[in-house]
Amino acid sequence: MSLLQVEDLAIQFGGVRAVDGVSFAVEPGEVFAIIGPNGAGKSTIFNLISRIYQPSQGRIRFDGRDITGLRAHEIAGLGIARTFQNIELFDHSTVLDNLLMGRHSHRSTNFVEDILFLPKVRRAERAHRERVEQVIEFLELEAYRNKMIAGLPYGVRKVVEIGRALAIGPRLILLDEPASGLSVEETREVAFWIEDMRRDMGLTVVMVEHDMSLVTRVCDRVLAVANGRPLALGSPAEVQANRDVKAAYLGTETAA
Ligand SMILES: Nc1ncnc2c1ncn2[C@@H]1O[C@H](COP(=O)(O)OP(=O)(O)OP(=O)(O)O)[C@@H](O)[C@H]1O
Repeated sequence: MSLLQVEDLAIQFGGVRAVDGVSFAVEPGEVFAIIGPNGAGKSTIFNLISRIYQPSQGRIRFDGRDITGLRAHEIAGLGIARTFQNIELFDHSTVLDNLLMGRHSHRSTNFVEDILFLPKVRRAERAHRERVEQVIEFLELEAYRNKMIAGLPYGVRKVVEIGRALAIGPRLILLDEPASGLSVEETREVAFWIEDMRRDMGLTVVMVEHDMSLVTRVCDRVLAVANGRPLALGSPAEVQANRDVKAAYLGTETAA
């Protein structure tokens, strides 16, 4: 069974059909990319899956369960995490605290239990810290653990943003332009993290990305969209060779 199923999704803003009849399915352990020119509807598809927007039409299923009616905070608990193109970290907190805050959705204790610091609370706290330490080790962030986000280079902040998503222990991670603003070397590093996430953590990855070198290197399949509509679905090579995809990029940018 597919881990994520998107069926005939649509949403419009005023007169703009930002997403218009998009369907795709992502298999467990797959690395899947959504590509398309600027304004194609890629981020909107992510916002629909992560339940920030409500579709006017269509269904989203995760692990067979219809999640179309769920709220954004509920899907993290099911095992769907995401990163944001504009990095959504707390600048004046440390890397460690940002990752611990990423665990917030996993709170299994209530306010009274927290005040009394019951054994259950201590156990939950230990589990949060263990997971966060695993993520710090996995992403090689030890040197930055106690550093404020504000003082970190952009490339490191991008990695911490991935770490914040990994901290919840997801099964599916949605990466919104993980390579944007990164150097060639940093992009290569992101490719390693994505390959490791799949291999070592058994994660399924869906990313929106403009950098075709990253897409070609790590993705099994690619969905190309333009004007909110699906254009082509297949291997990176198949999609790049597709005539409609080439035409959609003409005059904007090159899918190469
Ligand atoms: N909240 C919103 N209100 C109004 N229009 C929106 C909103 N979000 C997106 N749109 C419009 O929907 C269309 C698709 O936008 P979207 O951000 O999903 O494209 P994109 O493919 O992610 O673009 P980019 O590659 O530039 O990030 C655009 O025309 C955009 O202006």
